[in-house]
Amino acid sequence: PIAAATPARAADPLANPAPGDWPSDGRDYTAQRYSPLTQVNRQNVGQLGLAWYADLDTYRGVEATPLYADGVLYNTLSWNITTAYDARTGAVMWTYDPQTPREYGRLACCEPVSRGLAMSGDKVIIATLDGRLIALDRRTGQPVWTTRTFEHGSRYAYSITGAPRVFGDKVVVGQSGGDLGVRGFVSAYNVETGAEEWKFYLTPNPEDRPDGVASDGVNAMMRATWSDEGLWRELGGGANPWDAIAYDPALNLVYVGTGNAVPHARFYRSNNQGDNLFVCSIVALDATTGAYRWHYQMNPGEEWDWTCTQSMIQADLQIGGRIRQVLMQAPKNGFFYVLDRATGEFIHAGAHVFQNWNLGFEADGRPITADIVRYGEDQRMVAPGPGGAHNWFPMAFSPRTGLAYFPAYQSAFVYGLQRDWQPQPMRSNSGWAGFGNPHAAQLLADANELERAYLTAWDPVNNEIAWQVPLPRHGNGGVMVTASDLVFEGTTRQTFAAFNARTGQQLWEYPTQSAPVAGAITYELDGVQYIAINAGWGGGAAQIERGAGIEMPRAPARLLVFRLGGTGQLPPLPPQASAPPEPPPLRASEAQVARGRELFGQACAVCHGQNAIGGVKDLRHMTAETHGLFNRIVREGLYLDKGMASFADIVSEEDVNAIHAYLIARANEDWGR
Ligand SMILES: O=C(O)c1cc(C(=O)O)c2c(n1)C(=O)C(=O)c1cc(C(=O)O)[nH]c1-2
Ligand SMILES: [Ca+2]
Repeated sequence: PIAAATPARAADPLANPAPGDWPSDGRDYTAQRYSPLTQVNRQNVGQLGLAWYADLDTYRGVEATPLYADGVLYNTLSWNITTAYDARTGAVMWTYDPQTPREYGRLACCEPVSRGLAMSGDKVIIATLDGRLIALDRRTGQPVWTTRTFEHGSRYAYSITGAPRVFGDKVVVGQSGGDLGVRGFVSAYNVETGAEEWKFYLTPNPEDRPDGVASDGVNAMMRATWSDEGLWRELGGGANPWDAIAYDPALNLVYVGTGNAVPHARFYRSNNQGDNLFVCSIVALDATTGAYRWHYQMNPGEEWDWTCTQSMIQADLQIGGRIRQVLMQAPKNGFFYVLDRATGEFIHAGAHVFQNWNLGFEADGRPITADIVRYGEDQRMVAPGPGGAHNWFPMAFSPRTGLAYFPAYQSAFVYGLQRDWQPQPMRSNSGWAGFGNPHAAQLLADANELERAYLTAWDPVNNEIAWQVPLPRHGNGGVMVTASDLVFEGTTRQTFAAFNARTGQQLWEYPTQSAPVAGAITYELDGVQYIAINAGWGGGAAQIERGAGIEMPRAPARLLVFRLGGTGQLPPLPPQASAPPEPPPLRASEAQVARGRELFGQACAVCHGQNAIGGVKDLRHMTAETHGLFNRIVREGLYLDKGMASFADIVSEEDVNAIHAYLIARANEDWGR
C-alpha cells in the first residue's frame, strides 16, 4: 500500500517544494511532514551533531514549526516575535516584534504560544495573538500589509495561536477562544494585499439573522442541530479552528478542523440537545468562495473539550481494492480517522488508546456514543480526557512506509456538572464541577491509573497500530519523517530522538535540556542536510504535567540545528532555582482561603498551574518583595511586560486578598508548615 503524493500544480511551489526546502508548516499541501532528503539515514544517524543553536531567551513553550527556503530559516515565538536566521550559521538576519499586547496572554488557554508561520513568494506571514495577520518582507522583516481578523475588544474572547496557511493566492487563518467563549470562524485573505476574501462561521448566528458571509448558506442546517435554549447564544458555541487547516489544490477544497464546544457542558450549552454543528468536525469549503462542501463530525454533541483541530494529512491510499484520496486525522478522542477527502465519506476509524465513549460506528460513519460518557451532576470517568489522546503536536506520514506517526497520550478525566453554574466573561467556561464527591476520588484514581504516553505508528489502510514506543510522560513533541525511513521526535526525556520508521527502534538521541514539543523540519543547503527543531517545553501538556507535580530542570528555549558530524556543544544546564524562600505566615480565615482557591481555579490556574503547582511562575515560591507587590501585580498590571496583565476587571480587591491568602496557604504547605 504505497501512497502517491497529491498531484502538484507546477506553478505553485507550496504544492511541490524543492526537495531541500520546507516552505510551509506541513512542508507541502499534503501536510505529510515528509521530506525526500536522505543524506541522514539509518546507518549514519548516530553521527548527527549540533551544527548551531540560537538562544530564544524565553522559558515559555515554543510550539512553532520553523520554515526554510533560500538559505534562510524563519522562526516565531510567544508574542509572535519572528526571526530570520542564516540557515548555515545561525546568524540573525532580522527580528520583527509586532508588539503583541500582553493583555492577550490572559485569553490563551495554554500559554501565548504560536504554532508557526507561512511563506509566499517574497513574504512571510504571521498571525498575532491579538488577531492581526501581518505579511513581512522576507529580506528585511518589515511589514508589507497588516489585516485585523477580529476586532479588538469585541464581544468574544478571541486570540490566535495557530499558524496561518498560504493556499495558492490566499492566506487562511482560524483562531482560539473555545474554552472561554467565542463563535469560531475561518477566513481567507488575499496574499498580496491582505484584503478579506471570504469568511465562514462554524456555529450558527446566535441572533438568528444572516451574517453576510459564506456560512449563511448553511446556517439553517447548523441551527437545526442546536437547542433554542442554552448559553451557546451568549458564548458563541466554540468550534474554533485553532490549529490545522489544509488544502487540496486539485479539488479546490479547504479543510477546516474545528474545536470543542463552549460552554463545554452540553447541559448548559444546548439544553442537552443536538449535534451542535460544526463543533469537533472537519468541514470542507470551496477554496475560492468559502462555500460549504461537506463535513464529518467526529463527536456529535461534544462536551469533553475534545477538538478536531489536529493535523490533517492527505495521501492517496489503496483501500478495499481501489485508490482513495484520503484525509487522515487523529483528533483528541482517541481514534484515527480516514475520510474520503473529495466527498467527506467515512472510510474507517480505529482507536489507538483505551477509550470508553465509542460503541462503534453507523454505516454512514456516525459514531455510537456510549451513554456512560454523558455526565450530569453524577461524575463520570471518560477516556480520553481533555488533554486528548493526540493534541496539536504535528503528525507525519510517510508514503514509503504507508504509516502515520504521532505522539499518543492515553488518559482519562472525571467529568461532572457544576450545579447552578453561571458563565464568567473572559474566563474558562466549562460548567464542570471539581472533584467534590467521594465517588469522584475513586474515579480519579482509576483515571490516573490509565496514563501512558507513546510514539505511535498507525497503519491507515489496515486501521491498526503498526508499532508503539512507550515514552515516560505526556508532552512528547511533533513528528517528522524522511525518505531514509527516519522518524524524528522530541521526547519528554528532554531529548530529540530518531527512530526507524519501519520498526520504531530508536537509533539516536540527543539531550536537549528541555523537552521539545514542536515539530522538526529538515532542509538542504550547499549539499548538507540539516535538521532543525525548537526545544522549548510548555503549552497545555506542560500544564498537565506540572499539575501532577512534574517540573523538569531545563534551560531556556533554544532553536537547535543538527547535521552529520556537527561538533557544536550546548552550554551546561543553568543552575536551577535554589530552595524556595520562606513564605509569610498564614493569617487568613479558612473561608477566605477556600474562596481564594475557587477564584484561583477560575482566573489564575491556566497559567500558574492547577492547585498552584508550577506553571509559568510557581506562585508558592514568591519572594517577600513579590508578596508586597501582590495586589498591584494582579490589579494594576505591574508585570504586564512579562505577560501578567491586570485582572482588575474580574477580581476585586477583596478577591485578590483571598487569592493571596490561598497562595500563602499553599506556600506554607509546600514549606512543610
Ligand atoms: O478551544 C480552544 O480555543 C483551544 C485553544 C488552544 C490554543 O489556542 O492553544 C488549545 C485548546 N483549545 C485545547 O483544548 C488544548 O488542549 C490545547 C493545548 C494547547 C497547547 O498549545 O499545548 N493549546 C490548546
Ligand atoms: Ca479547547
